[in-house]
Amino acid sequence: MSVVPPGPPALDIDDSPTHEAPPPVEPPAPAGPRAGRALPCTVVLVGLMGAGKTCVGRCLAKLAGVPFVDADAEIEAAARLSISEIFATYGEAEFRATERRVMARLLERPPLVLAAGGGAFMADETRALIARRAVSVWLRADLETLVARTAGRSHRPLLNSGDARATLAALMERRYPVYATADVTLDATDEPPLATARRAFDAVRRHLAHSLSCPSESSP
Ligand SMILES: Nc1ncnc2c1ncn2[C@@H]1O[C@H](COP(=O)(O)OP(=O)(O)O)[C@@H](O)[C@H]1O
Ligand SMILES: O=C(O)C1=C[C@@H](OP(=O)(O)O)[C@@H](O)[C@H](O)C1
Ligand SMILES: [Mg+2]
Repeated sequence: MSVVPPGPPALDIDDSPTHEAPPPVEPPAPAGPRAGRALPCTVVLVGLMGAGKTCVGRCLAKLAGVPFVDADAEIEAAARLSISEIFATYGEAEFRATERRVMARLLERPPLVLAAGGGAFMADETRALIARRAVSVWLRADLETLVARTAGRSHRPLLNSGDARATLAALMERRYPVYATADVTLDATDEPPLATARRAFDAVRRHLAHSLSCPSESSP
């Protein structure tokens, strides 16, 4: 009789939304059919580690007058563990399962700017939900930019062992064709994050103006 070795334990997360930030004070309402709504649906920033999702996302939320949520921070708050601790104790598969669950919950909330973790958009289920309920923006960065921006930081477990440059290059190969399916693609440059956020805001508004309706309005 073969004995199946026990896998890592399942991660127990607090699914209550109590750790979420309260909505900000409403900005002045714009005139027109979208009056009172600074952004009609959630914007999800996707891209590799170091692309600037968290940093640019925070600026974009201020510009758009909606809350900012970082998916990794939500996962950490729900698990009461850092991303590195989750990887070390429970393994990557359990992290990914938690990430899918947290993303689904965040995508049910009223419009916000959501900085996804770099791997979130690779899950079919999450990508399908984003397509239905949000506008996705890929912050596309070259390898040099990603290496420079992630160097010397230890909070990304995938880059903590081996050659970070080689890991990022391999991830680019695997993930860029999938990130390329996002609604909007923006190149990450050396400009200040606020300038990238302004470009993102303009591109999202253009995208919404050209699509028939906001995804969150056309599907339940
Ligand atoms: N123009 C820029 N846009 C975004 N991030 C920048 C820029 N220049 C430098 N950075 C730095 O690069 C890092 C990007 O990290 P972060 O926003 O956490 O990326 P991600 O969430 O995509 O992994 C931050 O330390 C940020 O300060
Ligand atoms: O690309 C990935 O698989 C990951 C990206 C990280 O988020 P950032 O992209 O915000 O660094 C974090 O979710 C985790 O370390 C795994
Ligand atoms: Mg981030």
